[in-house]
Amino acid sequence: MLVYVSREKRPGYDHNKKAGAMNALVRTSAIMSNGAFILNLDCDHYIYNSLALREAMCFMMDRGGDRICYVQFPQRFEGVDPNDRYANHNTVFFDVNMRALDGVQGPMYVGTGCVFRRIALYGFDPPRTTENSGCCGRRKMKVKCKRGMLNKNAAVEEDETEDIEAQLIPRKFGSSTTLVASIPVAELEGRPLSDYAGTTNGRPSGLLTSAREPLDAATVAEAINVISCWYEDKTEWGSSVGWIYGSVTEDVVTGYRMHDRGWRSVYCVTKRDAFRGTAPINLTDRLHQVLRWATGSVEIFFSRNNALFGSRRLKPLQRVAYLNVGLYPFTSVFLIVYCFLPALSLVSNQFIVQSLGLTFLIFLLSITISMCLLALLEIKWSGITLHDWWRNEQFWLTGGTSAHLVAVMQGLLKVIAGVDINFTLTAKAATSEDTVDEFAELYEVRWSALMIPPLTIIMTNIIAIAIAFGRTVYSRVPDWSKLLGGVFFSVWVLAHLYPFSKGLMGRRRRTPTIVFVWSGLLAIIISLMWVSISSPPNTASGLQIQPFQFP
Ligand SMILES: O=c1ccn([C@@H]2O[C@H](COP(=O)(O)OP(=O)(O)O[C@H]3O[C@H](CO)[C@@H](O)[C@H](O)[C@H]3O)[C@@H](O)[C@H]2O)c(=O)[nH]1
Ligand SMILES: [Mn+2]
Repeated sequence: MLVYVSREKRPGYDHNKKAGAMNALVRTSAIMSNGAFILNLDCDHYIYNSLALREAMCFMMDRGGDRICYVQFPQRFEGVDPNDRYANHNTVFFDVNMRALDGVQGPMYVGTGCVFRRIALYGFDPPRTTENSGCCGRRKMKVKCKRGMLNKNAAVEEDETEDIEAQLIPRKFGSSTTLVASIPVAELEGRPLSDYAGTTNGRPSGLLTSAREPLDAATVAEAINVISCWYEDKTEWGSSVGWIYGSVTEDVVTGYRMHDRGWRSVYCVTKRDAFRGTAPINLTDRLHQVLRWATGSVEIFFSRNNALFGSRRLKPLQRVAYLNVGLYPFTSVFLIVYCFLPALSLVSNQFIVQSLGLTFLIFLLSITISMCLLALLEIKWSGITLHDWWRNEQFWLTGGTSAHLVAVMQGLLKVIAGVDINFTLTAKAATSEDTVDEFAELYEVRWSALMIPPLTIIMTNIIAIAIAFGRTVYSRVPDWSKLLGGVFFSVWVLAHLYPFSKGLMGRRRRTPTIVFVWSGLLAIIISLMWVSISSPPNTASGLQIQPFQFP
C-alpha cells in the first residue's frame, strides 16, 4: 500500500516543520496500516540498498531486540566534489563517532535513514532497562518497566489505576479512539517471536501473516482527522510523544528522549550504502548548515534536554556523549584564541610562556603525542583515510571559528533576551543535466558575515609572519630558528584554513596562488612600514635597527 499524505496547515497553527510532519505521519499511518516499525527518510535522501531494511529488522526482532528503539544507518552523500573540500561526507562523524557510540548505549538519531520501533516513538518505556547509580554509574540495577496500559495481563487490583490511565489517554495521544486502540497492537506485533527460550512475552508466530482488511471510508476519514491541525491541541504530541518540537535539531532531541527512558539504539553500517542523499557543497550553504546544527546544540545545552539533567537510565558514557553534543559549539571561544595566539607571539616577539622550561616541554610533548596517537587510532580503527581525517580537521577549524561562535551568541541571546532563532533550510543542489560543470556550486562565492572571523584570522597570521620576517631580516643578529619556530604555528593555522580561502577565490583555480602572493606582498609592505615606524629614534644612521631581545 502506497499512500501520499499531505497534512493540513493553517495560519494560526504552528506546523512545527519536520517534527510536525513526522508526527502527522505517525498518527495517520497508525490508523491506516499500523506497522510496528517505521523508516524515516529526508526528502533529499533515497533508498540505495533495499536489503538494508531487512538488516534493521534482524536487530529489532532478535532476542532482546525489544529494547531497541531505532536502528540508525549512516548518512552517505552523492554529488560531493571528489576532493571533499568542506568535509561534506562527515566521514569522521559517521565512521568514528557514531560507531563508537554504538558500543555505549547506541548512536544518536541523525534525522534520516533510521528505522524506528513505533511504540518507542509513542513515549513508552522499554520493556526492561538498567539504572546506573553510585560513582560513575558503577552500581547497576535491572528494572522491569511497568507497561501501563500496554500490560494486558495486569492483575485485578491494578484495574483502578488502569482506569485512571485510560482517562489520561486523550490528554496524551489525542481524541482518536482508533489511534489509541492501535497502540497495543503495534506493541504486540513489534515483539520478538515467543519461541525463543529467553522471551517471556513474545509474539505468537504467524501473527504478522494475517491478512489486512482494505481501507474503508470510515478509516480514511479517521486518518484525515488525526492530521487536522488542531488534533494536537492539549495533547502531549511534540512534548513527550513523537518527534519533539521547539528545536532546530529536533532529531537529536527526539533520540535523546528515548535514550533517557532507557532504550537502546543500534548503528548499522552496510557494505553497500543503505541510503544516499545530497549535501550542500557551496561554502556559504555548508557554513549555514553547520550554524544550524551548532545552534541546535546550544539550545539543547540551555534546555531541560541537557544531559546533566538526564535520568539514571542514561549510561554514564552516553551522558558524556550527549553533554559533548551540547557543549562543542562553546569550544569556538578557545579555538579563536588559539588561532590568534601564534600571530600575537610573532608580532610581540614573545612566546606564550616566558621560558621554555622542561615541565612545559614535557606537557606540550605528551599532549601532542597523545593527540597524534588518538588520530592514528581513529583512522586505523575506523578505516577512514588520512585525507578524510585531515579534511575534517580543517573544516572543524573553519566551522569552529565562524558558525559555532555565532551559534553560541545566538543561543545566549535566546536564553537571556528571548530573541527567537530562525533557520534556513539547507539548500538543495540543483542537479540539472545541462550544466557543464557538475560542481559549479562549489565555486560560487556568496558572501556571508560568517566568513569574517576566519578571514581575519588568515589576514592577521599572514601579516604577523611578514612582520616577524621583516624584523629578523633587519635585526643585527638574525635569530632564524626562533622565527621558524614561531612561523610554524601560524602556518599550521593557515593550513587548516586553506580550503576556506580557496572557497573565497571562486572558480579559476589559478587565482589562489596569485592572491596569496599579493596578500603576501601586501603583508610584507605593512611589516616594513611597521618596522620603520617602531625603530627607535635615537639610532645614528637611518637603517640601523635595534635588535629585538627575548625578555
Ligand atoms: O518544514 C519542513 C522542513 C523540513 N522538513 C524535512 O526536514 C529535512 C531536513 O532538512 P534539510 O534542510 O535537508 O536539513 P539538513 O541540514 O540536510 O538535515 C540534517 O539535519 C536536520 C536537523 O538536525 C535533520 O532534521 C535532518 O534529518 C538531517 O539530514 C528535509 O529533508 C525535509 O524532509 C520537513 O518535512 N518540513
Ligand atoms: Mn538535507
